[in-house]
Amino acid sequence: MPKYINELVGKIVSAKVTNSDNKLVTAIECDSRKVRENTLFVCIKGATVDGHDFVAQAVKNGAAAVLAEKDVEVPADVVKIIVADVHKAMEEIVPYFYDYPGKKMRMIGVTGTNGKTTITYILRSILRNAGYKVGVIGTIKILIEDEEQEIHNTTPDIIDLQQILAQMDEKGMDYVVMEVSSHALALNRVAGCEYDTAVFTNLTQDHLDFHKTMKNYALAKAKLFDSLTANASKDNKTAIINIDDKAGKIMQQHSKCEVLTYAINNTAKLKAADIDIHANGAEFTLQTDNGALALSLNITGLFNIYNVMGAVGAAVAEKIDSKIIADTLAQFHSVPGRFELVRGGQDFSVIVDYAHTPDGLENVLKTARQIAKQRIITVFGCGGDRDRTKRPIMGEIAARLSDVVLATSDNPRSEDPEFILSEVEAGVLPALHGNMHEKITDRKDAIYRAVEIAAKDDIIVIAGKGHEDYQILKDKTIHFDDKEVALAAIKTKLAEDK
Ligand SMILES: CC(=O)N[C@H]1[C@@H](OP(=O)(O)OP(=O)(O)OC[C@H]2O[C@@H](n3ccc(=O)[nH]c3=O)[C@H](O)[C@@H]2O)O[C@H](CO)[C@@H](O)[C@@H]1O[C@H](C)C(=O)N[C@@H](C)C(=O)N[C@H](CCC(=O)O)C(=O)O
Ligand SMILES: Nc1ncnc2c1ncn2[C@@H]1O[C@H](COP(=O)(O)OP(=O)(O)OP(=O)(O)O)[C@@H](O)[C@H]1O
Ligand SMILES: N[C@H](CCC[C@H](N)C(=O)O)C(=O)O
Ligand SMILES: [Mg+2]
Repeated sequence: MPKYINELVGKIVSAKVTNSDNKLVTAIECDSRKVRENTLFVCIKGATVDGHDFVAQAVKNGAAAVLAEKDVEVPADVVKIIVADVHKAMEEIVPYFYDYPGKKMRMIGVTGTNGKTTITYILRSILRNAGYKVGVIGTIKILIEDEEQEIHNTTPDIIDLQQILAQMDEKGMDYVVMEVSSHALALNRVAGCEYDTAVFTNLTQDHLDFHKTMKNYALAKAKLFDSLTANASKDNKTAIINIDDKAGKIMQQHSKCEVLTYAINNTAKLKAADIDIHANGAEFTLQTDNGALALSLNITGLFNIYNVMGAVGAAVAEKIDSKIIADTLAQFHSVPGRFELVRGGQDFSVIVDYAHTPDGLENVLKTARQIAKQRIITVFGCGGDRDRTKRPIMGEIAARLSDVVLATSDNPRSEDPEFILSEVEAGVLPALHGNMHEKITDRKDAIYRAVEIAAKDDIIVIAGKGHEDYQILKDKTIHFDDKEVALAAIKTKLAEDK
């Protein structure tokens, strides 16, 4: 993996080099805090700070060379490489530096607003049961077989991603199953990866703070499907597309390869029929060109039928035996923080879920309604420094589909939690139909309140944070885990009831 500076510079289409010295580079970093001896430091102008301002720190930490867009001051023994566009230069050198690991393993990319994490977890189970070694990259964590590593973005930046892929290749992974976020596609964090199979789940409102319009958001997702043919060095490319979603057509138009469509309502190559959804799971028949496959699931909700079809589609494209697929699904129980039951011996249900988009919340609450015997009590909020326009929409959905709405905080980040809640309530208040609503800014208090008012057979849905074990506040990040808090609240209630 170490490369000489001249080799790296040779990969950049146009670069001006000063203090030229053909040193050996052993790492590339764009965070000055991670720079060590013999590192090439890349200066990136970010949304909050400018990496060009951290050259001195990078040099102090041992940078051998600096790649920048602006002239920066470096000592005479540090090579300076000036380019017009550092992002483009990184695309040219970073995958090369790591010897293109994203072209060596079979790569499955999953994109769409909701369902990515769920699909990657289902696929991991199927592929492992088929005897393959599998790496996973996505929202919850990085998995290299059973080894876990922390992750900071759903799809890491180009340097972290290539470094993780190199590790996966070195550790003998046959497959990498990864979530490919729209941010990653728009910012080309995935440059140098060659996907063999790509899955499109759905496109509904989110991230308009970043993409501005739904059209831009769709076109970012479509880049994954464009990439299935561009410069392909491996064959057998397949696009797995949810054709019930209207953006499915766009993804299909961008796929110049074999397309395997899936649907419940439209004609598709994989079609779900005879669907039976219940509290503990679901059953359905998957109709394919090669016959029907009866599937029994331990995960519930119509949305999970779609997720299962997306995962099965990718497994079929990868020629996995249908018995292995069906057997795996019969054993697959849950994804952390996705419609996860909290069991503390109480006589009502508590579900922790990661719904943080209008469509996610609507799907989860409709599923809860399908299995509810009594009331639905919803605890939810909306993230700070994220798409503001989804706040009233989610408020309206919560008020329409719940009996009790407890609006609370979900990672307010740099924003005022009260202001976020006022935007949420703008949707909640007009949609109340005699049902109960409270605004409880502190999430712990909101969860305790939900548990306090819950009666036998009620369902509490705690939405938005799923697997997260933190709450991001203006000045600090604190430990916060919905499941932990709910369990403690249940324990308190049971003790008081004795
Ligand atoms: C909008 C966005 O994507 N921002 C990403 C971007 O941050 P930024 O532009 O604010 O960077 P910055 O903090 O200004 O720093 C600029 C540069 O200075 C460097 N720096 C900074 C400080 C220092 O001391 N030294 C130093 O060198 C930084 O390493 C960086 O290279 O670059 C960072 C480093 O790669 C990312 O972590 C950060 O993601 C932030 C955390 C984020 O919240 N991103 C979200 C919106 C995101 O990408 N989400 C998607 C989708 C999620 C989904 O729906 O599934 C995801 O893939 O996670
Ligand atoms: N196919 C689906 N359609 C609509 N909503 C879904 C679907 N699958 C899951 N959800 C809802 O979205 C939430 C997030 O699911 P999941 O983590 O699988 O999605 P994701 O695409 O990985 O999300 P993120 O963009 O945050 O990484 C779930 O907790 C559930 O509420
Ligand atoms: N990947 C999503 C996760 C949102 C999770 C929610 N808890 C929030 O913080 O808004 C995002 O970064 O927008
Ligand atoms: Mg995810």
